[in-house]
Amino acid sequence: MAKVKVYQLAKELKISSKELLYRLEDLGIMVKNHMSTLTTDEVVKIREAFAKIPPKAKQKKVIIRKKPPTTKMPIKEMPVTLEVKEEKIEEEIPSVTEEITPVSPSKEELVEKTQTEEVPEEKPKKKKPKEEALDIEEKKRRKKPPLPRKRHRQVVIDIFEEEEETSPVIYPAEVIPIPKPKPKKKEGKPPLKPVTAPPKPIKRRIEMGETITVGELARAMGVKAGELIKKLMSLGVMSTINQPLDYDTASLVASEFDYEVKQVGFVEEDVLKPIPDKPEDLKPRPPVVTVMGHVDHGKTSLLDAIRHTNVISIETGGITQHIGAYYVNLDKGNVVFLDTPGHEAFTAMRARGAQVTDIVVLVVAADDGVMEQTREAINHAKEAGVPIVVAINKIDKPNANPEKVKRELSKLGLTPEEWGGDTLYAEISAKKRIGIDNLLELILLQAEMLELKANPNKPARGIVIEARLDKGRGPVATVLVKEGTLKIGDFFVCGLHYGKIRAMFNDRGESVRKVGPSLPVEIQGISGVPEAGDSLVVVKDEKIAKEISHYRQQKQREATLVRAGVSLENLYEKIEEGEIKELKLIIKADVQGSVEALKEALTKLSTQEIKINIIHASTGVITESDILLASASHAVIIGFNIRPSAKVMDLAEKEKVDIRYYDVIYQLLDDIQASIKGLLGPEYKEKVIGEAEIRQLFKVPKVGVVAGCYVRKGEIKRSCKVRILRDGVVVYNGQLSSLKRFKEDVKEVGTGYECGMSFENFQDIKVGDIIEAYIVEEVEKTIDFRAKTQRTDNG
Ligand SMILES: Nc1nc2c(ncn2[C@@H]2O[C@H](COP(=O)(O)OP(=O)(O)OP(=O)(O)O)[C@@H](O)[C@H]2O)c(=O)[nH]1
Repeated sequence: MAKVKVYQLAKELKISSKELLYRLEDLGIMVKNHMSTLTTDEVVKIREAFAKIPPKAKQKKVIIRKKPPTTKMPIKEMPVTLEVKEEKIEEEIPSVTEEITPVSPSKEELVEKTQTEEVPEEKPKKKKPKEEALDIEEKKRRKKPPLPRKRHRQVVIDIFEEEEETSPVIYPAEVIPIPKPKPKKKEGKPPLKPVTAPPKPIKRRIEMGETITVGELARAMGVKAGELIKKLMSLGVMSTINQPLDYDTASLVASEFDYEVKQVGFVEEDVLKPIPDKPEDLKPRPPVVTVMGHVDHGKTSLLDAIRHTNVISIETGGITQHIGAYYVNLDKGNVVFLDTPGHEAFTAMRARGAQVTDIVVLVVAADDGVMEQTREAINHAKEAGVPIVVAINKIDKPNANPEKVKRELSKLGLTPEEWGGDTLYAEISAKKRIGIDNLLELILLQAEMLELKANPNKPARGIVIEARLDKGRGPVATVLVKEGTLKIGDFFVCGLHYGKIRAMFNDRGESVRKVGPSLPVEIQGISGVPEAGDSLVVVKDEKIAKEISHYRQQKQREATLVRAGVSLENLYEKIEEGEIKELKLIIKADVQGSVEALKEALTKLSTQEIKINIIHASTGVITESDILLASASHAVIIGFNIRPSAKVMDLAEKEKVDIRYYDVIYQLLDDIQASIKGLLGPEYKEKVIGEAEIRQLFKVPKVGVVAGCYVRKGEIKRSCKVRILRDGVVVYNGQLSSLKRFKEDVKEVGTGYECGMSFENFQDIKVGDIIEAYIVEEVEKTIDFRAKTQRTDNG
């Protein structure tokens, strides 16, 4: 017997191929489609089955399987059409109905039937002969789109079949019907002419930007996220539903589901490219001021005094609220003050690449003069290239000596105008509100010289001053608009997050709809809490905002701390690459004598290729502020007989700041010289393994003083070296002479345990001292290798 294809047999049986395909499934005959060939046995089986079954039953079966996309018809109309059908069935089906229609129609199916079968001509035609009735059914079916199955897919996917006869019909996005996803039973319309070539596979494509999250990819492919995560795991990628995948990973895992991934190019810089302004578009903008100064010199008092001289806010009776910055209206212009005094916030922002401050107001108490943090503030401002206006405060005090302050500051490069310099000075009393107006005028004068301008007529860009998670409102951030105008409804990217401006409030707590350059405003509608110093950029739509945010999050993960800090080890490389021309150092030492000696000796090391620039030098422990200054300025910190606290060390690690510790000056000089020449190759490096605190002292006869300690971190080993720190200063560096627990000698003591320690040749210990245990490890001579390579290259 000649080979029979499904469609041929369907023709012979006078039913559609599709109907036959359904029947074949019931008969347990698995075929691919209407073009599939049937074996002789199968044909016989089918013919027999069809001979047994009255045609009416076949029709009913088909009707029950229909599932139109939507069900809008009310259920109560159901019986009418159903009756019609039942009539037909009774007429033509004898007794075998149950056998071949095992599933009684559900309500849903009946309603669906009602909808699909409700064609006006239907009733009059019900008495036609059965074949004709079948034909009508068939024609109707052909007119209709392929019947939808269980799932709808998202529009992002391109599904295209390359078979002529299945060219897709356009449907509204919500109701795109998908062919039944059983590969063996792919539907097709009955063929008009026999085609012999097998159908080409369906190509399914997903478009992605720089990244796509696991959840998004799963949704786009119509698979469960869990399934995708499992698959990723089998590929060695541990992921969560919100994890962004890069193109390579996404395409690899998608191919496992027979999907293709296409990357639609996107470069953050292109999308966020600043729009250059024409000179005529630039309008004057208020200056942004940060108040700095030594502890207790009156920064907070000054900010309060200014806020209260702000007549407008008092007149309007507005409630001033802390949003990180406030705005002062003056006759001659306006000034914006950043509400967080001190240089730490200032430098922290700068470390993140954001410079919002135009002018620094340096507060110096007239009775106290220049102090440690006064110098520090000057250095921070100088490094940032921000002009300083000096406010000599507390002039109301009887022992106030403004002239002395001026002299001290002149030595630091801040010479007053009256002495031939260019620094503006105001003498004030923040407490008694004396001279505040004069100070504000001087600020405006300084601003005038700076010619601060911005274009208000473009999409806004700003900097986050403060951000937090508000219990009721979600993430909120105070943003200082740098240029353009920020409006309600704007879509934006902000640091790693994105959003749409839902609401904005000014420093008086008033709701505002738009904000221009230099103005601070608290915004709502961000997807997460950004960090101070993050930029906010308004973009065209949410899609772009989201995409950039995902891209940044991915990049941040990748970057995991690979920040381009300068270290003595990479210094030579950076000089060679032309990346740096000077080595910036921050010196912290235990005594002023060392500070001076180090400054002098180090400055002399400058060569033609590289200048040694000591941007800050002082006595005292290494602070967070030092780390931030180093990070913002790409400086290396030198700790001379000084150690930072664990918190500061963590920050240094996070900010990738290189801290070098020395207790012998020539060693430091040797290292700097070697690093300049690219010859620095420390063979040994210290590794801190534990930290303990002295909580009690015991005098033990013959042994001396024993420290009762509590191990706070890591472990202390009998064999390790130890350093004793008192207020961050190294008071001892040597070896343990004993390590005991309950009078027993032990080899090591772990975190959370108490122990007794004594030190070789050292008894001058105190309660509160910190013991840092460390080992000296051999490290790979990467620098030597590089130096050798260099020499080889040269010769
Ligand atoms: N007599 C006098 N006292 C002042 C003046 N300004 C501030 N003070 C006092 O100086 C002390 C410190 O003032 P703050 O404004 O807290 O100083 P600060 O610089 O903000 O201090 P920190 O926040 O600790 O860095 C307070 O007791 C103030 O009352 C002033 O003009 N005259």
